[in-house]
Amino acid sequence: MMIGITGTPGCGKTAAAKLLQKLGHPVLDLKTTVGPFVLEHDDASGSDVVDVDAWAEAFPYTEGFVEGTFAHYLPCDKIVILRCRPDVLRERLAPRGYSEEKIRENAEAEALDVILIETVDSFASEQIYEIDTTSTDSESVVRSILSFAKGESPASFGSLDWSEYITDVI
Ligand SMILES: Nc1ncnc2c1ncn2[C@@H]1O[C@H](COP(=O)(O)OP(=O)(O)OP(=O)(O)O)[C@@H](O)[C@H]1O
Repeated sequence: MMIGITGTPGCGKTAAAKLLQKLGHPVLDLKTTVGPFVLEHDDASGSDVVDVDAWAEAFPYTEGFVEGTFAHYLPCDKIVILRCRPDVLRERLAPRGYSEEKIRENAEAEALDVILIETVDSFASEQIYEIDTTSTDSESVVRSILSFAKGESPASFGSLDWSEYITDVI
């Protein structure tokens, strides 16, 4: 089974992936696979612009967890979306040395449910599991991911509402 772990940068995908690996689960960091599909480097945001459609089309089905902001573009069997309240996300991103614009863009995307909306567009409800990492440590996040992966926890998403943070971050 291919299980995607997606989410806005800073929501805790890498932290969860490291723990999953420590527990012996195969995890592929999708950042390591996009190289051939980088179209350009955007100096303003400091990010690479990736041809996500071409990347997703060429991506081979992979057993185990696949982790990255683009995971929900892949035909995963199940997809986990990590979420983080936008004000806390800002605090998590600040030490990275990102520009204020890049931090604002990510916090805004999180407040607007951008990745959730994209995921709901591509997956059936029973494939989606959303986890709020705002006040949940990575160990508990990983327990929830594994429980969903094994079919012990049912699909669940759509209970978070961070619309009140939209005015804070725009
Ligand atoms: N569950 C959590 N609780 C508190 N802090 C967390 C949690 N998960 C991650 N963090 C912290 O938040 C920061 C961002 O986490 P992480 O790098 O895992 O995010 P990410 O989603 O992988 O980001 P990117 O997509 O840019 O790789 C790190 O400092 C990490 O230690």
